[in-house]
Amino acid sequence: MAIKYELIKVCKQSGARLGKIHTPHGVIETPIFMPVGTQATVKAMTPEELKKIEAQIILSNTYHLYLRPGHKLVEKAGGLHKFMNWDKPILTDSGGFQVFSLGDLRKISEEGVEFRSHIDGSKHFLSPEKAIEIENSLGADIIMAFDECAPYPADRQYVKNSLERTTRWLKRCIDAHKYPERQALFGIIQGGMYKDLRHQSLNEILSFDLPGYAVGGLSVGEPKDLMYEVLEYTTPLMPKDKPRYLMGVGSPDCLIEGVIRGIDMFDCVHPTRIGRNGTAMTSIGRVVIKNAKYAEDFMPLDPNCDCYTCKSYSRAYIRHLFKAGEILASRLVTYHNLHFLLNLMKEIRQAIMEDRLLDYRREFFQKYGYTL
Ligand SMILES: CCOC(=O)Nc1nc2cc3nc(NC)[nH]c3cc2c(=O)[nH]1
Repeated sequence: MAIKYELIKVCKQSGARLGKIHTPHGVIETPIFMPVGTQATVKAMTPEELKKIEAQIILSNTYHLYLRPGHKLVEKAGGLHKFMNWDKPILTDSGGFQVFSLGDLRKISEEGVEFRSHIDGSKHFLSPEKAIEIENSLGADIIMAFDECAPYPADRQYVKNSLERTTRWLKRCIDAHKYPERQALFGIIQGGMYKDLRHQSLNEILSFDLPGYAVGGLSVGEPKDLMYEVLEYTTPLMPKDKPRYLMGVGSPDCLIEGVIRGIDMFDCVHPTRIGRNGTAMTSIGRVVIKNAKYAEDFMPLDPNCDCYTCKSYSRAYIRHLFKAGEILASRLVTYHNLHFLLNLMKEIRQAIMEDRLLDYRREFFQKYGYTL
C-alpha cells in the first residue's frame, strides 16, 4: 500500500481520532491541516519556513500545474518533490474546483470536463484518465480522484446524476492509475446536502477498496451548520482504519467541528490568502492590520503567539509594510497564519490525547469569539 493509516486513539468525548499516516515521504500526524501550494509553492513561504512551523504535508493543484508549467516538464524535473524542493508528503487535488464547479467556463459530459484556461482562455479537456496521468507525472504521495463537486444549491436530480457519474469516473481513475503502490488514490464522496444521496455515494465510493476517502461537495457556500449536519451522517459510515479528508475546509471553528465529527485531514487557501491582504488569525480573533488603529501599536500581531513574526515585529511595523506595498508584509502574516492553524491542530491532537477536546472547543470559542 502506498500509505498506511495507524489509528492511535479514538476520543471518548466525540468522533475525533488521533492517527498517523505513513507515506513514502514521511509520517503525517492527524488531525492535520495541509497548507495549499497551488502552483508548486505555498505562496510567500520557503520549504524551510514551512518545516520551521512543522507543516507535515502540503497540497498542490493538478489543474494549475497542467496548465503551467505542464505536468510533463515537472516529470522531467524529477517530479513535484524535487521540482519544488519539498521532501515531505504532498497531496494533489484538482484545484479546478473554482473552474469545474463554479465557473461557467466549463462543459461537463460523461467523457470529462471541457474548460477554458484562466491564464489565456485556451480550451482544454480533462478526463479521469487525463487527471490521473497528470497526477502520476507530478508524483504526489496522495492523489485525488477526478470527480464533480456539485454546486450549492443544486436540485436533487442533478446531484444524483452527478454523484453517479463521479462513481463511474472513479472506476476510470483506478484503471488509469499507473503507480498504486506509491501514490495513494483517494475516492471522493459526493451527494450534495441530501442524506440519501450522500449514503448512495458513500456506498458506491466505498465499494472500491482505496487507501483513503474524502468528503467532497462541502464548503461550497452552504451554511456551516448544514456542513456539520452532512458530516454527522457521513463520517461515522466511513472506514475507521482509513484517513478521512474534508476538502476545502477551513476556518478555525470548522477545523475543530470537523475533527469532532471524525475528520482527519483538512486543506484551505484561507490562511495564506487572507494573510497576503493583511488579515491575521490570532488567539483573540482576527486582526486586520491595515486598520489605522494599529499605526502606533507596538504589540506583536498576537500577544499569545511564539512564532517568528510575533517574536520579531510589531503591528505598527507590519502595518507600515502593507501600506508601503512591501513583499515582506505578505510573508510575515502568511507565516503567522499558517503557524496559527498548524499550532491549533497540534493543540487539538493534544486535547484528543487527553480526552478533553470538547473542553478545548469551549475554551477556544470563548477566546476567539465564536458562538457554540
Ligand atoms: C482531481 C481532484 O479533484 C478534486 O480536487 N475534487 C474536489 N475538490 C474540491 C475542492 C473544494 N474546495 C472547497 N471549498 C473551498 N470545497 C471543495 C470540494 C471539492 C470536491 O468535492 N472535489
